[in-house]
Amino acid sequence: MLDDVSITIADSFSGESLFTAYSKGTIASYASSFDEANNISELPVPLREPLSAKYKHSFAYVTFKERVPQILSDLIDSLHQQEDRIMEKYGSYAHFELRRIIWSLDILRNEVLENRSFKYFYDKTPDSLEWNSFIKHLTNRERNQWFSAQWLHAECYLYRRIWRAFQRTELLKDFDYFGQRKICATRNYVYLFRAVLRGVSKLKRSRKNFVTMLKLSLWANQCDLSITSDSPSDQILQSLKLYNKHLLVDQSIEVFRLLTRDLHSSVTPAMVDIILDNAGFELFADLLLGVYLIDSRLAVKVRYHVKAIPYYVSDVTANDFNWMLSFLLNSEIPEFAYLGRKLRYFMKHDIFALYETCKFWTRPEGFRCMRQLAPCLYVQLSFSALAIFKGDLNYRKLLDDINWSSTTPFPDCLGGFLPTSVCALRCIKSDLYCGMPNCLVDLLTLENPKWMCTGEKAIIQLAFKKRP
Ligand SMILES: O=P(O)(O)OC[C@H]1O[C@](O)(CO)[C@@H](O)[C@@H]1O
Repeated sequence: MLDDVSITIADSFSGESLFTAYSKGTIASYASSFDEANNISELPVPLREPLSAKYKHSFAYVTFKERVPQILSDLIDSLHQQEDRIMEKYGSYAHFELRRIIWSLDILRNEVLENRSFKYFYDKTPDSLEWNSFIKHLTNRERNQWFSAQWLHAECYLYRRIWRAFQRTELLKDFDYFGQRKICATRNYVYLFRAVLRGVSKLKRSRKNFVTMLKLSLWANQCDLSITSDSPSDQILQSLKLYNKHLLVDQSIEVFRLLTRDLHSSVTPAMVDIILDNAGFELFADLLLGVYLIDSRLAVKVRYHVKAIPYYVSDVTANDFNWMLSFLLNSEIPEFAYLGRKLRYFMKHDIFALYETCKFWTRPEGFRCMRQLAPCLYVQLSFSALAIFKGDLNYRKLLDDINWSSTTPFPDCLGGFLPTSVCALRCIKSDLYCGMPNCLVDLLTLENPKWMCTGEKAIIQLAFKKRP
């Protein structure tokens, strides 16, 4: 402490007030004592080790040190702002339930900042037992704290804890606490939806147009509310060529070949599964991709997969999916209403399907555990010609959140998860990647050491599965 004060005084001659310099010194000393007390490592994440906040220079550390406390503070603020509307809808007793929820979220926020151990779930929800046996497994391996657990496990546990705070109430069990932000993420982008819809309507079947629709769905992934909130420009279609320089791996042509070859093979007509990520513009782009696949006869059916609970701030739930359909159908904008009628027709005739909500998508494990934990889902995906996984969180689950060598081929990182051919459309928002030359990673890191956490770069990767 004394050393910090002496540094502080020395710094103070650099124009900072003594108090500011002192408080910086105090913060620095607090941070270092936190790191020491919690065995935070200064080393880089070892290769083939899971990402974790126990590594100071990882995005996981920043996530629990800064991002998650902010996400929880923003959620508490949002609940305060919505209180009148919530009481109007659910009754005045909701006031007391909101108090209790906010108190729980505040406790959760402190648990993260103080690196407390994960708590068990004592609610009556169906997956509590599964979660508790998972937490017990982590406890046995001393990986049951925010800054010792695998990043993926801790972050998924966070959103299950938030959901539990609402499940303990009587009135607000079904309240989507991220819902307002997801609705705004649609209503604020109408100009963008309109520009894109004009640009893609009546696209004929061609390799070029397929690639355009796939890349539109990819770049729409930049719009999520837990890390980036800026929307792409309404010139996104025209600028796809400019975005190409940020596309680090592009297997879009192989994806097109897979679908066209599949249509000529003996297997049943092609069905495509899209495992969704964010509501708002990304969901809109994913619906347009599905429409293009059907209209161009690249698929005869598209199934969409959503989250069972409000997740990672902007992930799509069944309510969000249905809200988007009715938003378009009831719009006064003619082209939106036309698209809405088309989507209603597709849903009615099982050309589009909203896959039954499955808890597996909000479990903490990576996708290599699907065969064991959700065998029916694995079998269902195997009936498809292609499963498209959107976004960074799904990518982390495909790779089991392991720090692979950047040159390891994408198929080799899936741990045997290959129910059908798997395509990842991901804007890179976390420090894990694969299937890239070392020199590319070195160059990007030289340009911006944090390049992998901005969502500015992206990949389109494919793991091909030969169908019977
Ligand atoms: O919506 P996406 O693409 O899954 O990305 C959002 C997520 O990316 C991360 O920053 C890293 O996975 C998460 O912490 C964040 O919530």
